[in-house]
Amino acid sequence: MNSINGEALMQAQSHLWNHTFSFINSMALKCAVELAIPDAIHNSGNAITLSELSAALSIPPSRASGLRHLMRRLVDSGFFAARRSHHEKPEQEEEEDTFSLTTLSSILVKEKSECLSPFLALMLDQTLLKPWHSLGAWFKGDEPPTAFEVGHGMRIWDATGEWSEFNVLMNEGMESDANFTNKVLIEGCGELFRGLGSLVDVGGGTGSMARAVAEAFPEIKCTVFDLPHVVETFEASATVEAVGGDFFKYIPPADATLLKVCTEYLLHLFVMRDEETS
Ligand SMILES: C[S@@+](CC[C@H](N)C(=O)[O-])C[C@H]1O[C@@H](n2cnc3c(N)ncnc32)[C@H](O)[C@@H]1O
Repeated sequence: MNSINGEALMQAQSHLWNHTFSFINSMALKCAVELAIPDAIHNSGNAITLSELSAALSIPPSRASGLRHLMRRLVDSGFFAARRSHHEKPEQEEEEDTFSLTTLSSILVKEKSECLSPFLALMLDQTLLKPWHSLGAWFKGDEPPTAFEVGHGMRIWDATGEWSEFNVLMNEGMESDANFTNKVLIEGCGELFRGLGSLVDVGGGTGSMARAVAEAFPEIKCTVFDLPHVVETFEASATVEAVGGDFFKYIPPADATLLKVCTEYLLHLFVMRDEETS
């Protein structure tokens, strides 16, 4: 023990603390989205003081200092910008921080088409965090095949079928992610779609990607293929139709197949059964 350098030990502890408490960054961001702080700043004309923000969010005075800490943390991590401003009203402190959006928080404003708040809300929801707490247990046994099942006792896509709130959270989260990447895919890789007569988006969720492809390339007949409980609320149009089913059993034929997934799902939590992937 004596041979261990004290400074190295302190650095090791600080590194450990950084990793131990890094969840606070995620949770602070989740809280900001839950409270709709990006929207409040946006609605203020992109400049809001702490007291104005407290009022806009109906935060009780007893929690005002908590809001200040939250905002400071989110300023430190680049989600908001802050500048000191003077107050003219005599009853208020002379100086107060005025907060504005940065590029990072501008993609969390709900009225914007490229808003990623629903994706963040999904990924940091307790239902998807619980499997991470089950990862150790998952490594210890051969069954069940995914950490989601260890945590919840059922498979993720059965859970979306059983739990309607989780289904909505999942569909809205994935749709916001798809809306965000649609533009890049179609504008940046448009040549992939040229010449196609038909396309099937496998596991296409609520059809955001298929609708964007059909809009950009009206000559392509697009099909969204997903589980029946996902497509049952789907609004079909002249160029996009929805088919419900299980992609392990059948995929509707088309000139091209699109499969967009979140790879982290597959790697860490929702590893498919060997017999399903073979
Ligand atoms: C990670 S989400 C991706 C959604 C969409 N492609 C996107 O990127 O926004 C995976 C989708 O696959 C669907 N899915 C999962 N298992 C399926 C199966 N066996 N057959 C058909 N669809 C399935 C889910 O309902 C979900 O909509």
